[in-house]
Amino acid sequence: MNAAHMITVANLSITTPTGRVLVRDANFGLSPGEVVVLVGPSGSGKSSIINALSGLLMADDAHWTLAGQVHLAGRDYDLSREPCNIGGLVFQNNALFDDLSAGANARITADHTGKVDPMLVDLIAQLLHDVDPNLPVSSCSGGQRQRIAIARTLLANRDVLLFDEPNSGLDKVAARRLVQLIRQMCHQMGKPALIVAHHVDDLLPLADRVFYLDSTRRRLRELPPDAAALDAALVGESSAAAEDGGGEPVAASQAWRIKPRTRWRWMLHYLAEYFWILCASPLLLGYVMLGAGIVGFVSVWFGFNYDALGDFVRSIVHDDALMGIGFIEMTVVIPLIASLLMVACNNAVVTADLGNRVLSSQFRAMSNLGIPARRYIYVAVAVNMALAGLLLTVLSEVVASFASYQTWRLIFAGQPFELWMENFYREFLRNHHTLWIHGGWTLFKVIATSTVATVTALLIGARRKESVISINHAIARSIVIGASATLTIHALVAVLQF
Ligand SMILES: Nc1ncnc2c1ncn2[C@@H]1O[C@H](COP(=O)(O)OP(=O)(O)OP(=O)(O)O)[C@@H](O)[C@H]1O
Repeated sequence: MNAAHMITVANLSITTPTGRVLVRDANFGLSPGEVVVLVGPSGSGKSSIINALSGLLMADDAHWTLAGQVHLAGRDYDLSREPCNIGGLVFQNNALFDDLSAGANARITADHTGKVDPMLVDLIAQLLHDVDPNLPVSSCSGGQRQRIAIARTLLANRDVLLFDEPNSGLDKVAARRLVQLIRQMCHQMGKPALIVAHHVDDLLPLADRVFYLDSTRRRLRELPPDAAALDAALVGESSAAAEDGGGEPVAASQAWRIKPRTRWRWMLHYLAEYFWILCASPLLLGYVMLGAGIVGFVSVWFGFNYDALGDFVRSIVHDDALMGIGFIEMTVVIPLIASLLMVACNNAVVTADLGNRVLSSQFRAMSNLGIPARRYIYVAVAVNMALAGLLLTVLSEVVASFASYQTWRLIFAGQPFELWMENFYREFLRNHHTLWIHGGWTLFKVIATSTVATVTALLIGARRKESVISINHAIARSIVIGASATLTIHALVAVLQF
């Protein structure tokens, strides 16, 4: 370490949650603009070191033990006590937010960073000159996705750029072009980059220094970059690559000139996104309406046709029977069916959505970029689940009433609508007090159900996920617990209500 280092790390030790020491008393420094490659055997702890510098290890669900000090621009971090998020991390799988467009992936970071340096805006416009910002990230090529991830990390404006195996899956030329790009960015911004890599042949010629993590001794030591044999052959190709990528930006780059906007727009964005998914998706509406229609039909059809009274007595008890069917349908059966169908569908959607975000490191990326992702998504889910409970119950009552009326007309052809109306809603029409009491209970059970289902889906969905299979199990658990809670709440409230 020397005085020119802008960041110094002293006595860094990392122990995994299972008690394995990965590195002990590592000391190193990083100077402005330099590119440092970190190598070592698989599983030695390279990613853990960059996760420690980006504040992600301490935020991990599992309990890691860290020790050491980081010194940066007059500030000291004691890693055993506080997270140190000085590094912006480009994840190996890019961890792009796949529900946002390419441009929105960058904008959401810019909007959570504060003032964006105009030099950085130019740099990003060049970097993404061939990417249409309106394109979904899933439609971008692998290289474009990687550059979007880099641009997003640049916008977070951290003091050091961290890359986790950025060249994995790239061919020789693309890998060299990427390191050259990283090098150029570091020079322009005066920030160091620490790159974790397995395949270093392409990186060594452009690296300023190399750190080796010795997994036997758990020590970090500096090696001379052994680029001598590679340099001559690589310089020609990489300068060709630089020429290739350094042309005039095309028209799309104008759209990448990011103007900061208020963070509230992101809260509204997530509220609108989840409103569509949880309250207004045609599939959800169609299935809830089908359920309500069937209940409306069944209760009237079987209520009148399968009694022991016979045609004559049925017409005598008609008014009271219709009143009873209408009252139970509106206060008990329809709120239960609407809640149950809503919870089964939405708990699956929310759990799958969060599980995917956890598995693909999207939450970790957002936290590294300073985006309060959990706050946005949890609030958006909670508000829209409550709204879905209310809207779908009201919609179901309308549909069930319509189905009940049509069924009643089939049985009692020629009877006036007013007769049905007067009796079906008699309990509510004749006594406004009843309307308020039972309306209040219905509101209570719908909101209680939505709240419990939301908490269930968020807790299960946001837990650590090891694989797609664990997401599938989480979805099943979330539906079963959410539906059971719904049945229990409605049953308990029915006992209190009557
Ligand atoms: N949550 C965890 N609990 C226990 N051990 C863990 C946990 N996460 C990672 N490890 C272990 O920590 C060690 C270091 O992991 P890390 O990802 O830092 O290694 P790496 O050097 O980057 O490996 P690779 O080069 O293969 O990506 C590994 O042996 C890994 O199994």
